Amino acid sequence: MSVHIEAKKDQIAETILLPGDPMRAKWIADTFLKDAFLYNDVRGMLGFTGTYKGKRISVQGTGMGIPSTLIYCHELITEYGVKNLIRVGSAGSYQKEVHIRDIVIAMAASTNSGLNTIRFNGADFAPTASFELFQKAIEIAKQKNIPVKAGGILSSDEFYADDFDSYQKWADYGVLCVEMETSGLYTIAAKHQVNALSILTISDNLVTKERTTADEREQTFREMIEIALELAL
Ligand SMILES: O=P(O)(O)O[C@H]1O[C@H](CO)[C@@H](O)[C@H]1O
Ligand SMILES: O=c1cc[nH]c(=O)[nH]1
Repeated sequence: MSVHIEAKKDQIAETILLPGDPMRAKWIADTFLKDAFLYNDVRGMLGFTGTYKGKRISVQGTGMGIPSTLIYCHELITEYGVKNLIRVGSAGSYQKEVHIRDIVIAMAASTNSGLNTIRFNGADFAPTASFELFQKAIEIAKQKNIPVKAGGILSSDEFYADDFDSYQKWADYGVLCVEMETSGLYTIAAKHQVNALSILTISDNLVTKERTTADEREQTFREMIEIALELAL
């Protein structure tokens, strides 16, 4: 048992899927995992372990934003020995050609969070995906005939920016989309020399103002989860 996770030491698998939304964790466990059991409901941040195609795998909600996500990732890595952390999240597109329902695999994550300037005394650190997981995810997507886009993303500390158009600067530099966790995830994975990858589904587009419906989100989230689960095998 750690501060925020009530699982016993051996109840969490080496590979874990990390949605922000704990109810998405439940949906993943109910839909894809066999013999899944709940190992955590402290603060309602649900965590499950089960099997997928015979392989033990866990799924844990992280909450929204870098601080919440780092609490769970830190405890999962240092107290439960988790080695492969795969975020499965939603994101807002910054580019006209990155459409709703598209899947984006984050190669690197810029941020406006103070996390790394604090850690590195004012200098920047470049949080990047595990090459091994990234390469495997691209192969899996190809085999499954699921189109994906890959590139840089932004992990923002705010969902509602004061100046809506401030996203344009990131867009000009080729950043594909915005979410709120990956930069923290890639940083903590680097610190502990474990593997991390973020697979995201575009839920809305800031340029065209398109949005997915709940049904559409479920359909495309399914493809993102399938890629993530195959990564565990
Ligand atoms: O869908 P999830 O994984 O929660 O991710 C995105 O959605 C939340 C904002 O609505 C933030 O956590 C953002 O990163
Ligand atoms: O626009 C969006 C959509 C999902 N997640 C975010 O952080 N922003």
